[in-house]
Amino acid sequence: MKQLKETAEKIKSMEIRGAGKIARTAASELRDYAARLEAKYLDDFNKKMKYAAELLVSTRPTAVSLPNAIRWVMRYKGENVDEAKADIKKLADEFITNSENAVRKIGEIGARRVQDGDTIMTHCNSSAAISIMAQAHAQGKDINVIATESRPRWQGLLTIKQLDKLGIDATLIVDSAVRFFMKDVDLVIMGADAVTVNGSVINKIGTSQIALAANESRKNVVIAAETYKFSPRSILGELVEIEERASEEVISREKLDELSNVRVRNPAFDVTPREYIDLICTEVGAFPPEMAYIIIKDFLGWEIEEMNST
Ligand SMILES: O=C(COP(=O)(O)O)[C@H](O)[C@H](O)COP(=O)(O)O
Repeated sequence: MKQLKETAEKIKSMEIRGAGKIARTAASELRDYAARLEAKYLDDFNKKMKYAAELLVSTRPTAVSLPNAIRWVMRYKGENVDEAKADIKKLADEFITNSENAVRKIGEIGARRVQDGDTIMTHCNSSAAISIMAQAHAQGKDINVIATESRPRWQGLLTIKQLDKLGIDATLIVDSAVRFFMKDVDLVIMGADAVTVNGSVINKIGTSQIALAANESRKNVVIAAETYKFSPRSILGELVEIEERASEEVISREKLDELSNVRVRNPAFDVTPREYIDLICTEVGAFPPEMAYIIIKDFLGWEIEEMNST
């Protein structure tokens, strides 16, 4: 229980972050939690697993990869506790391997869209987006990347560190300089926390502004997203919840307390409508956002009835 709570806290506090990593961490925590459980009867075991799943899902509301990963593992079957544990291990390992392979595959598929000499703009820190840049670079394409700081949590610093390690030239800019630099950009590549059935992309706050600036300058916007970032529940008309984080991420409590008429808003994500997205690059191919329904229907393989029952 202690480790389960620690993992949940790490996701909540963003020590573990990024939609793909959050999903893999949740799957591995469910597997390890199941292995540690000492329940004798299946009913008791199932109840405890349900509690763990709910706790992990509640950590961050926006990344659809998180409930998708948990649903994948929680479809376990078994006549007794040992069988259930074995099935959970199989499903969790399967999810983690598929997820890692997907990020690599996205790199291969997405790199075809990158030309030698391209300047790429990216936002936040997305392993799927960086996978495309890494693959293009590995193919010998001379690219350079403009990375935004991504305040208030500065994920851009992680991005430039990773790019530097890969030997890719990078320029760090403040978030408000996006439009200023857009004229130098050939291609925008960003990640996703969720993709809805109508092709909208939910990603780090500021993504929609970048897409808007790219659209104004007629630059292509590519979203790198594994299929498990697509939201099956959006077929039912459910909206993806936008996480709003603490004001202390933006301004210290003492400074805020000095001001009597000021409040801080800190949404962590925003919605980019499909009109501003040219391509969504998944592990099963690159598609225009209009094809999101096909991905959910054909590749996530979840039935409407199943979704309605949870
Ligand atoms: O918006 C973020 C991270 O937000 P946060 O830092 O708040 O988690 C990333 O672009 C997506 O999660 C995709 O990442 P990946 O491609 O690694 O899954």
